[in-house]
Amino acid sequence: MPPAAESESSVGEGSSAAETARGLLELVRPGNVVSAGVLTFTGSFVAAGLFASPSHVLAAVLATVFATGAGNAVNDYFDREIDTINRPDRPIPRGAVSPREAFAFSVALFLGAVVCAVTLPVEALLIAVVNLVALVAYTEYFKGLPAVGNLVVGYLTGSTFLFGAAAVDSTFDPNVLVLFGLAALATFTREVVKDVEDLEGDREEGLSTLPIVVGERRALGVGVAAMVVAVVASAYPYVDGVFGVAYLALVVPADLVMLIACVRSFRNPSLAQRRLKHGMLLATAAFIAGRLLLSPGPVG
Ligand SMILES: CC(C)=CCC/C(C)=C/CC/C(C)=C/CC/C(C)=C/COC[C@H](O)COP(=O)(O)O
Ligand SMILES: CC(C)=CCC/C(C)=C/CC/C(C)=C/CC/C(C)=C/COP(=O)(O)OP(=O)(O)O
Ligand SMILES: [Mg+2]
Repeated sequence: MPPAAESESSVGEGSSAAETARGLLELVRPGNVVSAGVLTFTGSFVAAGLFASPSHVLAAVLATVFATGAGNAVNDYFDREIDTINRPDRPIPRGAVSPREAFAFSVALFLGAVVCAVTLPVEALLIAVVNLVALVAYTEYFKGLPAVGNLVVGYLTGSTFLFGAAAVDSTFDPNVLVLFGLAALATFTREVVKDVEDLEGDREEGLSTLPIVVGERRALGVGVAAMVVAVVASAYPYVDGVFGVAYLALVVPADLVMLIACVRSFRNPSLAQRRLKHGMLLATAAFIAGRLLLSPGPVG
C-alpha cells in the first residue's frame, strides 16, 4: 500500500541527510539483521559444515539480511500510527524518516532479497518466497490476530536455519529441524511478552492480540509453556550425541536466562523481553560452538 496523503508522507522529509541516514539504519534494526544472517549461516554450517557451497551460503545470508531489514522497515511503516503510542522514539514517529522514505527503502531491500534468493536451490527459493510474502502480510493480516502474528514471527525467525540448510541442499537435516523448533518457540514466547508490553497501543488500534483477548497473565502463561517446551527440547542435540559439552556449557546458561526472564515477564515485560533476546543470542552461540566442537560420538 503506497504512502498516504502528501502531508503525512512528507513528514520527516525535513530531516537532514545525516538524520535520515541514521533513521534508515535504525529502521532496519541492524542488530536483528546481523543476528538473522548469523542464524542462516548457522543453518548451513550445522547441515553441511564450513565450506559447503560458499556462493550459495553467501547468497542465502545476504537474502536474509535484506529480507529482515525489509521486514523491519515495512513493519514500522505499517505501524507508524501505533508507534506514536507504543514506540514514539522510532524513526518514523519521531520524524527522522518520512513514511514515503521508509516504504521506498523497504521496497528496495525486498528487491535485494529477491535478487539474492533467485540464485539459490529451489527449496531455498521456496522458503524465501513464503517468507517475503509473510513479511509483507504480517502487519496487515497476522499481527492483529491472537497468537497468529506471534506464530508467524516465530516461524520466520526459525526458518532462517531451514533457509541456510536449504542453500546447501540439506533442508531437512534433523539437527537443523531441531534448531528451527527451538528458535520458533522461543521467538513465539518473546513476541507474546512484547504484545503485553505493547498492550496500550495495540488496544487503541483495535488489534486482538493474545493478551488483549485472553488477558495478560493467561497470555504470559502460554508463553512460559512454549519456552518450557523449547528449553526441554534444547537438550536434544546433546543427548542425541551430536553436540558436545561446548554446546551444553552455553545452552544451559541461555536456557536459565530465558526461563528467569519468563518469570520476570509477569512483573516487568519490557525488561523480560530484552532478557529473552539476550538468552536467545547466547543460545545461537551455543549452536555454533556445538557444531564447531562436535561430540566425539556419532554425528546424527
Ligand atoms: C531454548 C532455546 C535454546 C532457544 C534458542 C532460540 C534462538 C536461537 C533464537 C534465535 C533468536 C534470534 C537471535 C533472532 C535473530 C533476530 C530476529 C530476526 C528476531 C526476530 O525478531 C522479531 C521481533 O519482533 C523484533 O523485535 P525487536 O527485537 O524488539 O526489534
Ligand atoms: C530467510 C528469509 C528470506 C527471511 C527471514 C526473515 C526473518 C529472519 C524475519 C524475522 C522476523 C522479522 C524481522 C519480522 C519483521 C516484522 C516484525 C518486526 C515483527 C514484529 O513487529 P511488531 O509486532 O510490530 O513488534 P515491534 O515492531 O514492536 O518489534
Ligand atoms: Mg512494529
